[in-house]
Amino acid sequence: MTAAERVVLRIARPWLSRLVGAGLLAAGTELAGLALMATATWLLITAAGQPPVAALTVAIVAVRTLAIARGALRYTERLAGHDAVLRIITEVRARIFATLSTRPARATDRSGDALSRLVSDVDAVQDLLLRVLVPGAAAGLVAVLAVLGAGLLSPLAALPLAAGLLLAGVVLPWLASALTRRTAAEVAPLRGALAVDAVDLTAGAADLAAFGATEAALARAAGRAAELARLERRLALIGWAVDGAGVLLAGATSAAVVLTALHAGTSGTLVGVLAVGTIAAVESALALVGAARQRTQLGTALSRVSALLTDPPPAPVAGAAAGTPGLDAVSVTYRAGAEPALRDVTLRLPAGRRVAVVGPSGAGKSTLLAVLAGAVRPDRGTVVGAGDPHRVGGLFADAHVFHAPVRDNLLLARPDATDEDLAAATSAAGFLDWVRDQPAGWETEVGEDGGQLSGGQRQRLALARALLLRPEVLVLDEPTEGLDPGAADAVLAAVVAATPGAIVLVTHRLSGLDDFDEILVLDAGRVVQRGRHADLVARPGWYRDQWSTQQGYLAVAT
Ligand SMILES: Nc1ncnc2c1ncn2[C@@H]1O[C@H](COP(=O)(O)OP(=O)(O)OP(=O)(O)O)[C@@H](O)[C@H]1O
Repeated sequence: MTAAERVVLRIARPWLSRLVGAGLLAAGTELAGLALMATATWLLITAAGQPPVAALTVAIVAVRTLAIARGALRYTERLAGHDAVLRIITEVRARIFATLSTRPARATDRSGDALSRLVSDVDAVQDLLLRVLVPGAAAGLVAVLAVLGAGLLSPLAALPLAAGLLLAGVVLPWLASALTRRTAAEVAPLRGALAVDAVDLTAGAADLAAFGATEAALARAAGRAAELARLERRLALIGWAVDGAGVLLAGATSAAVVLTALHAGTSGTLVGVLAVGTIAAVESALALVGAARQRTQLGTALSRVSALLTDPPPAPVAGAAAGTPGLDAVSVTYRAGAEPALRDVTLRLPAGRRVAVVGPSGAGKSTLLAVLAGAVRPDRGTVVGAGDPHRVGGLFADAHVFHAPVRDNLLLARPDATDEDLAAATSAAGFLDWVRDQPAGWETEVGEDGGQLSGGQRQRLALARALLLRPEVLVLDEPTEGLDPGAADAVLAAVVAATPGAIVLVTHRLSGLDDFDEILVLDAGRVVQRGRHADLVARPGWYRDQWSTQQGYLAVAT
């Protein structure tokens, strides 16, 4: 058993009894099928000798009962198996989602890939349980019972049956997975890459078209799709050959059993029963070939799932639960060997404190917010308040707007918000008038990722949602991006007025910061200047230069 499979089984433990129940029902189904074949064969052969009907009654009733039992058992097995597995994968999905949403976004994580993990890799967990473990265990049990049963009819004939079952249930599955392992390992990453292509081609369609890159991107995706098809054809071919070998094996085992039984002097009727029973038993053991094939195909997806499931949760940050929120001597490095994105940053955020974080592009502003919110773990230093959206939360870069009415988008932040709460937050974000102008009001649909809104409206909606959260520390990454300068100043002033807690504002615009308690100027992850607006414009440095540049633009613009 691989490490990834152990991880899945550990998660499945609370539902193990349900899974075992499903396995026993599956074994019962197979056994009922096997017994049905054997009894029906006995019935046919015996009936040919035209005995009194009374001699056949038991067998006739048995055939009917077994036929009905097989159907009933199959149905309950499917029901029990799916019930257990759906519960397990709900848990797996929840854990993967929790891991993906809390750990630092790494440079290698592409949204399409993460999505494909959630969807297709979790299906792999389902397949492992439903198509590998449950039928595999059932087939093993049936094989043992079939050999015992055959042994009762003809002890010697049980030997070739055991050999045939061993070949069908152990050697052939091993061969099938050995032949497909390499190809199967290439398939899963290729599917992941294709999922990323699909996301790029749809979400990035407008940009690809604007740069004339649609053809090339389509060709790349088509190339990958063709490669995937080639690999899957190869897997299908191997599967076909192995299936053929299985059929031959069933026939050969049956012949060997018949010859041995005849040689041992077993009665003709029982030899017939053994012949048909052997074919049924080998066929049921051949289910292990399918299970093994599935298992190799699942390997890569399962190890990706288990990598996510065993990803250690962000280390509990010292004092995260209590104390004034803030950072103490925090440093962050995203990749080994890269320059730190934050170096030794300290920031206290008692209620009511207004802090702005400014600096050139790439200085580490968004990283500072991400550390505060607990989305990125610092290498050094302590963070207080991280990881609890009600302590530190707000508007982050690229906030997602959901394909839902305005009201649902807002209630995400505060499910019990009243209409007055909604109105207050949207009003501060400068979005209330727009909502009131819509015929559907709060029920107005905003389209996929807010596609039916203008950039500014989308931003105001995301901002209103952040305000509704009312965390201890409201973080705002470029809240007025996309608004014209006049509107930006008005919205910022309204937001500050409407927020009783602390505010950490990341912004490129330096206007409207006069009343802020502290402004941090970051450069290459370091705090190079800090103070109030009036102090900073009086001192030479990035802030004063930037301030005069922006004032100059304003002078030209007005
Ligand atoms: N997920 C990430 N993985 C690796 N490096 C990252 C990641 N996010 C940011 N960085 C790097 O960290 C540094 C700081 O980035 P950050 O986004 O915090 O800057 P910023 O000041 O917010 O920039 P901007 O004003 O352009 O938004 C940059 O050099 C950036 O390349």
